Amino acid sequence: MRRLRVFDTTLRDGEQSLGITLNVEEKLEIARQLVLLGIDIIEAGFPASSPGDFESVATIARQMKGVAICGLTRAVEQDIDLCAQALRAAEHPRIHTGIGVSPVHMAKKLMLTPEQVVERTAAAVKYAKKFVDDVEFYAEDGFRADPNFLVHVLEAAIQAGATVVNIPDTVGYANPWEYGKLISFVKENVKDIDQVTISVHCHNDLGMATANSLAGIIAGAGQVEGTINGIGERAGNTSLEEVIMAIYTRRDEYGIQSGIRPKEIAATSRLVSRITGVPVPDHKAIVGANAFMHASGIHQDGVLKDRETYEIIRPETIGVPENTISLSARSGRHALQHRLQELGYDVAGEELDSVYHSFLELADRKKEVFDQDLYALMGDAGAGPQGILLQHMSIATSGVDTATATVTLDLAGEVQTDAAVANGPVNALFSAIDRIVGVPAVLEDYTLKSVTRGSEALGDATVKLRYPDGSLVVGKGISTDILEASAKAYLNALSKRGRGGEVGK
Ligand SMILES: CC(=O)SCCNC(=O)CCNC(=O)[C@H](O)C(C)(C)COP(=O)(O)OP(=O)(O)OC[C@H]1O[C@@H](n2cnc3c(N)ncnc32)[C@H](O)[C@@H]1OP(=O)(O)O
Ligand SMILES: CC(C)C(=O)C(=O)O
Repeated sequence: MRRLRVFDTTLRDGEQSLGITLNVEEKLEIARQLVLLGIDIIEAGFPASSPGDFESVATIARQMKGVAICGLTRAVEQDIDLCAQALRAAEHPRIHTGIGVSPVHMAKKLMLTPEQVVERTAAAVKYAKKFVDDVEFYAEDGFRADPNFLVHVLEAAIQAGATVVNIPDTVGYANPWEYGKLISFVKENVKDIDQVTISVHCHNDLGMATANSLAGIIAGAGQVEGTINGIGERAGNTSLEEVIMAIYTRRDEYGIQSGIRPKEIAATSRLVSRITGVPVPDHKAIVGANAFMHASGIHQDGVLKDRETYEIIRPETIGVPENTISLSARSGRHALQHRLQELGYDVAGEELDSVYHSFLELADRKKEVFDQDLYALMGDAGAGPQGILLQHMSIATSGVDTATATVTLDLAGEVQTDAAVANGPVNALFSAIDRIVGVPAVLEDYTLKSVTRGSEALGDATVKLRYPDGSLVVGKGISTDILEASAKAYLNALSKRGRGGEVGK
């Protein structure tokens, strides 16, 4: 079977999604999970873009073993210098450098002639090779390039020492049959192409990123790039979980295997969603909450008779186990720990006690605690012990458009109460918290969704705060009371930075 390398760019292209900025700790947590998932190459960031991203790449390079760590650069020496510096401690460092190759990118963005672009290609790859053996070259907007010119650029990159050549559909313009044809054309016409790996990197502007990536793989690409949950610039990237499961589910037809452990897919998806604050749509392929649910009678009847009637993937394959235990306020630590283990969480000792305490609080308000509740609970439990604690809150609404909130917070042992009036209960709540904590950030986004169904469902609130230094902090909170969930999310975001707004560890 042919081996496909899986290149994850959740921490680079995924982070280019509007509204996401990840700090070092958040990137590290995702990187650890990507290693468990079996990713071959982690693109950890763009070191030249900010000191924070430099630090993230350097930290991941230092700490992650058994996986290649990659940084992105322009075909610019200063970018490559910084990238090489950030990757210095990596076990397997890779520099990913490149330049736009389509007529519009060359003429309108770079203001370079095609020959100048070829020169910059060769120079950048040669320069990167001074620092690392493994250099990947990206031909940005390669799908919209003149194919003959693309051949010329790729030959220059290979001659200069590139080990991987990436042919992105940067703007998601390709159809699968066209993209596959382009990869075949490259394979047939680029000199020494057999000495390097061809990589595919597709965007989802027309909803075809997965199909295009698969077409490129069938045509001979040895590496696929993408992100978890398909997050990324504009309409996003190829969803790696979709490509992986397409190849896995139809492995006899594809004849391709990857080093991915499918059982880690669900946990990875949840982690990325929790940390980035980008929800996974319920109907999303593979990782959506409904992906394995059967709603209508004819389907339910079929599945009860034989799962294969309507199921092409067993949920357990991607780490969503079948549920046999019903959890309620009468359940003990063993049952909770067992279920959490089945869901991929290893909790014991004091951590189990703390989670059990939150579980009982929830179970007292709900008849049954479902898996989605537990996922939310584990996200909430991860808020960290040094957070600002909500001791008490009360809301009074007077008339249609004003509300008064009174809040009592425990700031590391210092208990303070204050109140605020605003044009709605959530605004009043956040204003009362602001009065106590002195928040230097601006509320950029607030969303509330229900975790499970029914009137007892948990409210899952996400808050995004923009700090004066431009950084964005995401906070999550859950509760059966939606106002309490909102307050918890706001406090969770605040607890990630100090009271004065300094970056927390
Ligand atoms: C398709 C992709 O996803 S590419 C990756 C996108 N990622 C990012 O942009 C990361 C975040 N970006 C940044 O932090 C900043 O844009 C930086 C640090 C990279 C550059 O910042 P600045 O130096 O202020 O330049 P700015 O972003 O305004 O403009 C980009 C410049 O790079 C040039 N450029 C763009 N791509 C490339 C490239 N691959 N190689 C060489 N030059 C390039 C542009 O032509 C422009 O040059 P000009 O200033 O001579 O007109
Ligand atoms: C930088 C490259 C790989 C990219 O993200 C794109 O072209 O979409």
